[in-house]
Amino acid sequence: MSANHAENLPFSLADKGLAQFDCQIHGKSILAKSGKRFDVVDPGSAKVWASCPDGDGGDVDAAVQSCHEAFKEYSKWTPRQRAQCLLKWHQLIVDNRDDLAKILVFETGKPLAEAYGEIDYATTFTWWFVGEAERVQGTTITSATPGRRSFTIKQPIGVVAALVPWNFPIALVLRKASAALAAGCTMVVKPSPETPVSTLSLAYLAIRAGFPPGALNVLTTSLENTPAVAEALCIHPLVKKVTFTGSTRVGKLITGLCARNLKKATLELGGNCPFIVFDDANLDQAMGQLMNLKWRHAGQACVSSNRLYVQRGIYDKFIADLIKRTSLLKVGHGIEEGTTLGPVTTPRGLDKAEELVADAVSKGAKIVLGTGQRLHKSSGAEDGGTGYFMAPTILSNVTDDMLMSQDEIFAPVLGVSVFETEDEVVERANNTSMGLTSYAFTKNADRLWRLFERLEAGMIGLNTGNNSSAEAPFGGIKESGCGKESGKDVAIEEFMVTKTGTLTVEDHVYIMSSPTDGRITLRFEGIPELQDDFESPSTDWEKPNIPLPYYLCEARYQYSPLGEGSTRVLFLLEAESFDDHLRGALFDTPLSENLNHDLEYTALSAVMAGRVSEDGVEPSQDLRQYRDYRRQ
Ligand SMILES: O=CCCC(=O)O
Repeated sequence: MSANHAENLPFSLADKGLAQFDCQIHGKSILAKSGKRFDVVDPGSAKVWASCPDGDGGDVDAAVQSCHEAFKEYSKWTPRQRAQCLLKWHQLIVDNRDDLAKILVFETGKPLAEAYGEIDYATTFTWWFVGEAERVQGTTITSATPGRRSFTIKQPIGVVAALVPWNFPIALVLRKASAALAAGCTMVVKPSPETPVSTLSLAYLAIRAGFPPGALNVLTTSLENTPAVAEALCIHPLVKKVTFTGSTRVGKLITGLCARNLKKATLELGGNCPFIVFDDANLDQAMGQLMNLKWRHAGQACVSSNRLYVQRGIYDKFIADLIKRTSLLKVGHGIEEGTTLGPVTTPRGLDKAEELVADAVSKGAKIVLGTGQRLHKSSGAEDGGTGYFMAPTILSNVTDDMLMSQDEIFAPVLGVSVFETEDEVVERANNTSMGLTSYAFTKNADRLWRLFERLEAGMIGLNTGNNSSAEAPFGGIKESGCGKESGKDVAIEEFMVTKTGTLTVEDHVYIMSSPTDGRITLRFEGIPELQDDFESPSTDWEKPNIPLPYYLCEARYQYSPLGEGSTRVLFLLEAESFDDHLRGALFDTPLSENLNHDLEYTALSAVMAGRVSEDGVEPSQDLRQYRDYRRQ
């Protein structure tokens, strides 16, 4: 039975408004067209505690259209307006930290302390992208072509679809949504069926923060309808970008769907992360990091350590300590005080973990801690009696051919191998199709550098088991995905398009007259064939007996790459003696027959035009006389 009312939840909320159980579309609570709902289950008790609308492919268009409408206005907001709104959202999330943490525990199963940790991590993203919003910058480019200027601007790409997993539902929604909203995009989020309520609460807070209706929509769906909704989002013509975090298998499907319309996609996919401890490591440091990394959320993080490699010299000591410390973990419901290892989130997770352990044992691995089996035989039956628990399990003698060495475990199961040399462990660590993150512990600085360069992963933890942060790019290589989330510039650019501008610039000809000797100097800038100053012979100027003005004239030379015949000079005049700098086109003239002759001619024309008045762009009488004179 679903509670679906703040008063009937298995936990209390200080702000009852956070209890949102319907889709959030255009600032309104919306049901699925089918009227169907699906259950939200507490992994710690296997009891249903809420239900949400079971959206299907037919519900996608309304959610996207709303984002599309919102984008028309929201994309015009200044970066500062976006940043200010994002900051309000950030503050509301921080203010509601206690309530959100409880929701997380009942959705994911993670212990309360970890739920707080997730929210604190999550709000580093809102905070970071507040700053990023105003740091979006284009470029200017030095062109190889005369008279050309090139430059770029960045613009929001449009409506984004976010397909978000259940293991860090608040952190990963905020990592994606903060970047998209900072960029000026709008977003429709499809949360996992396990964790819709936390995402709905975030959307509710986004409206309270002042984001316009449709800036952040949430469409919920059951496991059964997830493929149809994901497909409809990926192929919807108004969705311009898809951001997905999940398994490599599904990532490939998403890539295929996006490829149909050449849609941009960011994919954060599975990891199979090696954790390498050398003889010369600080063992306490390595152990502390391993304990946090491996058992956090019962091993259900893409960056979790999947394979532990320990060098021969310290192997026995390290493993003994690992077993001792792991045995002290307290398995229990995430909301119970003192719990340090919660359940896995789904019964499927238990099935897979049992299969991986059975496979490893059948190939020679030895269980040195735990059983590799669910704690309650009925777990997975959703019988309302038990949660999805497995005590932490450690296996030794793990080899590369075992399934748990090749696949993401995503459960409280750890396989350990011994190694002898750096070369051997690098080869084994890289012997996987995935490349999300790798971890290495050694006090040899040369080796740290070598490992950083040789390990095949998008992120390398060197003497640390935690290399995720808002300020550094997050993302894998190989089959662990493409694109980056978080970090300076790169993350926000995932939600933008770069537009290149090309401008033809009229180059300048400066005409300088001397009040003393009557000579005129032309200075050409930016015209490759006329780099030298051109000086008119003073005798030429004397013949028509034209007095010279005492100010600068400016002429623009329109360069055309089409050839001499199409080259023209357009004069614009600027007279220092006028109160308002007068500008007027005098005339333009082809420079096809005799460049020098025409330049003399046009120079004098410009000088003459310096005497025309405010209304006049016609050549003066004197100029006409001069022109006639030159034509004789
Ligand atoms: O599980 C994937 C995300 C974990 C992280 O951001 O560190």
